[in-house]
Amino acid sequence: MPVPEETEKEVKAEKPQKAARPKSKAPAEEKFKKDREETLDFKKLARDERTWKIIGTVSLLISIFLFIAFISYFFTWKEDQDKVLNNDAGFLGDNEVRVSNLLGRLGAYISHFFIYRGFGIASLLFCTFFFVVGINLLFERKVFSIWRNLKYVTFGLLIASVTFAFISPSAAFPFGGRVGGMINNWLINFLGHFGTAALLLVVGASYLIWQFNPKFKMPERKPVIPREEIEFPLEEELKEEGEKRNTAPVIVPATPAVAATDVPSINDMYAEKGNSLKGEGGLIADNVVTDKENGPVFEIIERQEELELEEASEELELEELPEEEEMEEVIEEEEDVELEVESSIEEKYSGATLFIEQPKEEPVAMPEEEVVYPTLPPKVAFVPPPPPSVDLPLEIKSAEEKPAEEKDEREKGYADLPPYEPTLDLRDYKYPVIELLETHGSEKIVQDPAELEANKNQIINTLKNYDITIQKISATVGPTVTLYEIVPAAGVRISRIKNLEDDIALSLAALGIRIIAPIPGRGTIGIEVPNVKKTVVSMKTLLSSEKFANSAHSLPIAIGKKIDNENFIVDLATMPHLLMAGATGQGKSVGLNAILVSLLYKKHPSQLKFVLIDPKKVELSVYRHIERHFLAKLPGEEDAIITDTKKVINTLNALCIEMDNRYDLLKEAGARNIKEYNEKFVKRKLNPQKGHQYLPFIVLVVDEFADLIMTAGKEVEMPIARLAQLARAIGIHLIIATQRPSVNIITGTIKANFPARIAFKVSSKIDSRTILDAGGAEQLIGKGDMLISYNGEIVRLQCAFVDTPEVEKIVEFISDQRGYAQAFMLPEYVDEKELEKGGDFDSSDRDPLFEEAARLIVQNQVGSTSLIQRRMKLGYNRAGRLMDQLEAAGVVGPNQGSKAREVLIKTDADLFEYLQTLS
Ligand SMILES: Nc1ncnc2c1ncn2[C@@H]1O[C@H](COP(=O)(O)OP(=O)(O)OP(=O)(O)O)[C@@H](O)[C@H]1O
Repeated sequence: MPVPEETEKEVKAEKPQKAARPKSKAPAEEKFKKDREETLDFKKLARDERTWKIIGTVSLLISIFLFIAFISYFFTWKEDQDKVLNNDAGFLGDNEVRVSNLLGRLGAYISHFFIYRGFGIASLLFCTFFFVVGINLLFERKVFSIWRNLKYVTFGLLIASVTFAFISPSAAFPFGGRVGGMINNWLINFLGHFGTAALLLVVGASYLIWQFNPKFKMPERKPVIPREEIEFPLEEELKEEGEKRNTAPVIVPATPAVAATDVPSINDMYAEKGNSLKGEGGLIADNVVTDKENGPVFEIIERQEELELEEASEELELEELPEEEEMEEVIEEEEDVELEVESSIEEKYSGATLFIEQPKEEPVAMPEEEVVYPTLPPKVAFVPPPPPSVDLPLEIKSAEEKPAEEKDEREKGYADLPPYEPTLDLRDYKYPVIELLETHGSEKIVQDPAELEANKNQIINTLKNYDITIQKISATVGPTVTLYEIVPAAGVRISRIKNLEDDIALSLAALGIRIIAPIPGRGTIGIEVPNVKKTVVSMKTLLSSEKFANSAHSLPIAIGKKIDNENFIVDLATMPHLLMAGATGQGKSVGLNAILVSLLYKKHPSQLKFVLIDPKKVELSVYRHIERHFLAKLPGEEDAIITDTKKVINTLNALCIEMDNRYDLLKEAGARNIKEYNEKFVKRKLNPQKGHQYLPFIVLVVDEFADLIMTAGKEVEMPIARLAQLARAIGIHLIIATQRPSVNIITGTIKANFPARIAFKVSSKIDSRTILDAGGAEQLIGKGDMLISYNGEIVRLQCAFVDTPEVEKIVEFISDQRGYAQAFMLPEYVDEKELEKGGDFDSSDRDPLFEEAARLIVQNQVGSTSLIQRRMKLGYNRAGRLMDQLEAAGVVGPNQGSKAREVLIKTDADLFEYLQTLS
């Protein structure tokens, strides 16, 4: 039988090995020995995560075992107690003994030991301890604080056992256990019954106060304190407790440059600082270590969140001023572009009747009510609807003259009404509650001293390789990355480090290293190194922070946490638009949700509307349920979330019309921005009968901008650019996200109008430059790690995480409440190009308002569809049709894109003549 080829080869291959065996005896033994050593390496075993997982599992099981045994003891102690007491230690080994405890003899013995001989009912606390240890080890992170739990358990065991023993002195069941009983007896002997009760009460109350810090207030009216003032006690408290840890860097005596090897080890530093690095409750000391032997100083900084308040108010002050200046500019620009049309004439004549009289040679004396243009036959006269009287000549009222008008209104009693309250439309509306959000993992920043030490050494050694010596190194541990700040030794040029950026990153050999040389305003060089254990920043933490709760921003958005763990909460209204880019799967959608959710938590449906554009169709669809509360859409559209490109173009143009209309309203009201306008409206200074209304903010969100540009190009870019340039003052803000941050998508026009930009991880440095005008976004590590360019500086943030089920819960919470009858309606828009396709019009087809529209256009000498729409209070469709007919009739010239059409007839008289010929 032939041997199969493979078997043959194996046989051949084995032979030389066998032959060589005696020769290689020694090495084989060595190898064997080494293997054995490895198996006995306890250190390695202790470092192996599997070991800890096993210990975690055992600990969890112990906790469950104890719990069942204890609970069972409560019911079976009577039967089992004698058996345990009689046999004591031998009880466990005595197989004859039958017990009732669910966990058998062991259960009975252990629960007897803990409850009877130990701490009574309080022994249940032991279960929590093992549970906490087990969970932490199993999940490999600090889900619960073991140290804090240990404190609770110790304190609880003592207090609870004594209290139970005190209140049940003669009970047969050992409520307080033997330990509780002993302490209780001693206390009663020492303090008497009353003293013991008082002591227990004081201890219990102190614990509650310490834990929950309840506010005891006299029922008096609290004076209104400005926010800044509220902040002081916080800082004061911090000072008092000596816990103010995040302020100015510690001044280190000038030290000569030292070799990197002289740098003291981080462990030495712990020793010096009495192990203060292992702080509990999130307060980890900033371990400033003075230079023992003139060595560089390593400092670990974790900043307090509470101090955000102070910065928030500074932020406010800084932001408000530029905003107003910008607003002025915008209004001026808009006034240049916009029609310089009087505001009052048209209103007076809306509804006027057109009379055409026979020609007369001489100018005639006019009756008071009539305005007559007598120059040429025939005359065109407008008779205003009664009762208002019209003075000749007609005057254009400016915004300054408004008070007189307002006074009239006041006389009519309108202004005497109480201030308008926009939220009354939906007075029962409840803002989403914080419980709808979840905490994702432990919010505690995990600091691994060994990791810090290793990174520090690696940085120092790497720099040393390039002959760069340093004076001081400090670390700030953030949720995703740790920032190592380096002060180079005197004489080291920063440009040198900057040039070595890539080499240093390579030498540190970790993904996501970013070098900031120098950190603006700090005079240090920053190296951001990703943490091994990253912390998820939950949206819940941000939204429940005081900074967010007290924020006075118009549109507060909580984006994430900075490296120093400060919550990054900004005002979208001052941004005023936001561009987001990042490769797929890096956290854009989560980021968009975080922004939308922040706004939903802070705004009433009457104050805010979203226009949601989602070409991907699935990302924003969850919000469709809040259509009647928070969404805006085009009239006649079924779906409020826009997915179709054609509809996107119409919506964007409708927003442009809304913008124009709003500017008109602002102009008439003499307000410079939406805030001023709404304030006036609320104070009843603007009459709704004249078209005034409370203006909600509109936030336009585009989830995949690249897709739109690819399919519609300029048609999308133009309205977006126009909105971005002009819409900030009238409360329309844009958030645009894109996966492909290339220059043909994020064009110069777009970029120029989006000063605030967010970059999630991108695939190349070029993309990063396209978004931020700087590199760095390609070095990010994904999962919400982001850079935001805001107010001229680039900040690294960990984006807040909000999961889709959380968003669904919030949306459901809102949609379950009473909403408006329909979504907020945007003005109607019809593509003028499509109307043009209509061609000539038959005179019989002419719109009944054709002549009125012609007169309006000729009087104003502006060929604009939106003018017809506004003045004649028509929908955009009809206004567009009218404009088309006017063009066909030769009253106006062809469409000139964003510019108004040329008006071919210059005077009313010419128009009249012309109309005569037409008919
Ligand atoms: N801030 C965050 N914190 C933690 N994990 C995050 C965060 N943001 C995103 N992730 C993780 O990254 C995944 C992808 O995020 P997301 O869906 O937002 O990406 P994307 O950029 O919108 O992708 P695409 O462009 O393909 O829609 C999420 O499912 C989540 O697991």
